[in-house]
Amino acid sequence: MSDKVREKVVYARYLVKSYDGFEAVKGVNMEVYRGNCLGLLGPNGAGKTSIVKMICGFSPVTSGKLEVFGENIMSRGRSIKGRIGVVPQEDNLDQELTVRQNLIVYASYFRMKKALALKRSDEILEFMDLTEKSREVVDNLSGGLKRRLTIGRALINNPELLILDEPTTGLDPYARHLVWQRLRKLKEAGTTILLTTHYLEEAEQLCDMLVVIYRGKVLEQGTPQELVDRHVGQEVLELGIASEHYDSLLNGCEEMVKGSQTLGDDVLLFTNHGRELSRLVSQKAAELGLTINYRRLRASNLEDVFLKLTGESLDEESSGNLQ
Ligand SMILES: Nc1ncnc2c1ncn2[C@@H]1O[C@H](COP(=O)(O)OP(=O)(O)OP(=O)(O)O)[C@@H](O)[C@H]1O
Repeated sequence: MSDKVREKVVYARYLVKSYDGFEAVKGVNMEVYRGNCLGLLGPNGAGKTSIVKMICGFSPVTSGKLEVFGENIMSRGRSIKGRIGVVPQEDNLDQELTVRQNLIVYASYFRMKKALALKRSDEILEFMDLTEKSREVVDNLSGGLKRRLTIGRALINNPELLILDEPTTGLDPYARHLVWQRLRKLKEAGTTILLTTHYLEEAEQLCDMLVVIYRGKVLEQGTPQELVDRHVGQEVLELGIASEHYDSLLNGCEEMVKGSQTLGDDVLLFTNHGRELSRLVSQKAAELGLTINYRRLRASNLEDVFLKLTGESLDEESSGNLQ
């Protein structure tokens, strides 16, 4: 790969963030390469926002090294800020202004000339599919439209690096897909993207690279496929069977099982040999006179990776220790 493709837009080493002695980020090493979309994946409270705020220059680094475009964010923050676009977790649009006015006012923070600000605003309105809403007051917009405007606003300075903190949290599936489409287009056009998310589908749909953050630390990093291959294999055999029978049921099949995880009354068996494992398990159950209450063979996904790594689900509703 050429040096240009591997250029590190963000480079963090032993990055720490403390709030009054509480370490929210505990020595994170990560890099974002130019043209890539990197996802910081982790549950609420993992430390994602704290990392992102340091990268944006909004929050001082407690210790460690943090470079953006090869420059120290603490000493060169001003020039770096002009090259990034930021979409915060909470929409902070001016509710009383119209959609178009929000863009124009934001352009003035970058000291953009009026004519250029108007031109950029129109381009963004079109790109984000907001032209018809340009005269609408923001307060009257749906959550999905507000989110699109917040993303559009972050594009006003044509940023090389776009940073989005949970870009689709709270959006319905339609609005979420529209945002994903636009982010894909930006990536195709060469924008480097760093986003935080706890949605696995979002991570799978958009990210070339993932950094799994858990309790302030990097648990794992790699492409979505690498993480799946490394930790869970291609398939998951879900079995509903009393936990005291696991050992006898799996006796002799150990080499086919990459790992297992209990989930409520079920056990998930991670494997690259799903059909064969399922057949052997049935055979064994019949021999031992055991009843399997539930059985499903399915493709593995990032949720399984997260579950295997932490014993917890990323899904908010079911989060908590499942062991
Ligand atoms: N300003 C602050 N002062 C004190 N503690 C904070 C502050 N900001 C964050 N924290 C704490 O740091 C930890 C990490 O929070 P952070 O917001 O970075 O996590 P997150 O992964 O982005 O989660 P979320 O998705 O909920 O924003 C949490 O325990 C949080 O309560």
